[in-house]
Amino acid sequence: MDRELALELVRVTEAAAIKSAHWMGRGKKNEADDAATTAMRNVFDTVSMNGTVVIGEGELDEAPMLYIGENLGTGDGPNVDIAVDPLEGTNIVAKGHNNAMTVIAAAERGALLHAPDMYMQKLVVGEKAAGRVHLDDPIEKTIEIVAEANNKRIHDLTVIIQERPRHDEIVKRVQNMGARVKLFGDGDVGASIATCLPQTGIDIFIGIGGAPEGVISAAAVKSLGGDMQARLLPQNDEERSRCMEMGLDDPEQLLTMNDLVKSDDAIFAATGVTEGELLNGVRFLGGDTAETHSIVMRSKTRTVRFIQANHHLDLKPDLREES
Ligand SMILES: O=P(O)(O)OC[C@H]1O[C@](O)(COP(=O)(O)O)[C@@H](O)[C@@H]1O
Repeated sequence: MDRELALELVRVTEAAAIKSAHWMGRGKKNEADDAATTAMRNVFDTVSMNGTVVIGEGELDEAPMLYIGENLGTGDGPNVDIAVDPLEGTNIVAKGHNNAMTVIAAAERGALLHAPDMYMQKLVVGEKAAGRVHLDDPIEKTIEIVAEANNKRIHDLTVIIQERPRHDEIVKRVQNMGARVKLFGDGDVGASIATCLPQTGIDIFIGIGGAPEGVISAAAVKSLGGDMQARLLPQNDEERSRCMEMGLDDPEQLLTMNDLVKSDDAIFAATGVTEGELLNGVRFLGGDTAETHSIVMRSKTRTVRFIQANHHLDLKPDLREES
């Protein structure tokens, strides 16, 4: 894939972030999501690529845009599969909490797992523990392995877990081991990425979250040299047959990093919507200007770029708040 595509994708996440940030703290998660989706779709139209959505806002009959199978881009560039989460953390934006982002992953055609919108069990660790953990190991064993790999005492090890009743037992087991638990409300893409950035102090991500978010996270984790394993959790026969339609003969098979993202050439881009640990949120600075903070990375070179941009909304009226 062209390296220029990485920067083009940041233009897409920036536009979505600015539009959804206008909805921060207004208690309207659907409006925030729609604003991000529409902005993403509009900017994608200007990108030189022949893209196809493989993870998006739903099937054709469920979503008016960024639906699975939709073609994106001008059609005259590289053939790429696109996975989008126009707003990762719709509730976060509605409530004005931290860590909402707009996110995209892209890879050569056929390289991203076509994950249906269902739950997925996930385990993510950073580079030092990569190749040493297994999703089916008891959490106690994983903690010991990662503590050794990251050269930390178990007491200093931090496991990040989404605050949901389904995770109550694993939280207790981590705490009983003497390790630390960091609970988060929403946004498991950012939480997964945190394991790969030593400055966050996060060592392990474990738990059940959305499958689409899992594939997008995998593109980022691969670019950062970390490791991820996952398993889809179909709840009924209908969900099982959806997995099979999407090409998975065994819906409950263990998915390794290379099953989630087959290619060594994947791009991940994200822009902060609300303030966060990884990225600052959109800041409206007055005078019709907005500041954005984004991250973009490519698994081929493993270059990670943080991009701060100032936008003159008088020159980009599409990104202004609708009145
Ligand atoms: O809220 P649930 O059903 O536990 O789902 C977990 C999923 O929800 C999120 O926290 C937020 O998703 P939305 O942005 O779609 O609301 C994801 O990061 C996570 O994968």
